[in-house]
Amino acid sequence: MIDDALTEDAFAAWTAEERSVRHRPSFSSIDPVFDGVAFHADASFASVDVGDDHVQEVRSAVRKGLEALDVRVSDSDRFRFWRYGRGSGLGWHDDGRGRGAAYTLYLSGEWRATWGGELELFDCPVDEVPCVDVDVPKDLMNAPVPATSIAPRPNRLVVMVAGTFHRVRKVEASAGDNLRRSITGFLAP
Ligand SMILES: O=C(O)CCC(=O)C(=O)O
Ligand SMILES: [Fe+2]
Repeated sequence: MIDDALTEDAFAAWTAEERSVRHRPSFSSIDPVFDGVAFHADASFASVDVGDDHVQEVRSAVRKGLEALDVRVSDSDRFRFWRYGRGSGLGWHDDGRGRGAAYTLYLSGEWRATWGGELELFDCPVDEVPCVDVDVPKDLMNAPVPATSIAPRPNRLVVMVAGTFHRVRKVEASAGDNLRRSITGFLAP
């Protein structure tokens, strides 16, 4: 996790970009009924208007996160903008094991602890969670570590090794019309 991942200028450019993008509704692939609807837009570093310097800031922050985790992945241009409103989240999943790593940069203008939307993760390799293919909701109770909770603080970057079980807690009603805004990218091994 890296806080204040971007300079103020870059963060302002990315939040402006996020607000100008046209998102479309998408049902969760994890649990389309319980998770509620989130909104996403496909993008690439080549397609955004933030300027090359600001793109490079994201890329280098992600690289820093990858170095800290000591994972080697290939570069990827593609990512998605995501918005979660009140009542929406994303159930437990591991992004698929062939994936290398994933990153999320939070782009809300403000976020409060009472608004929910935390990223929760089990900070251990998926193989250390017994029998994960049998019944995820039950088996995660046997994870050898407690879940870590990470609030979607603006300008916070989270980089995760593939095969880390994680979920997005629902955004609380108290968030009102505030959206949990982010970009998320996957990096192949
Ligand atoms: O937004 C987040 O904190 C994580 C999102 C996620 O897990 C995903 O899109 O697969
Ligand atoms: Fe994920």
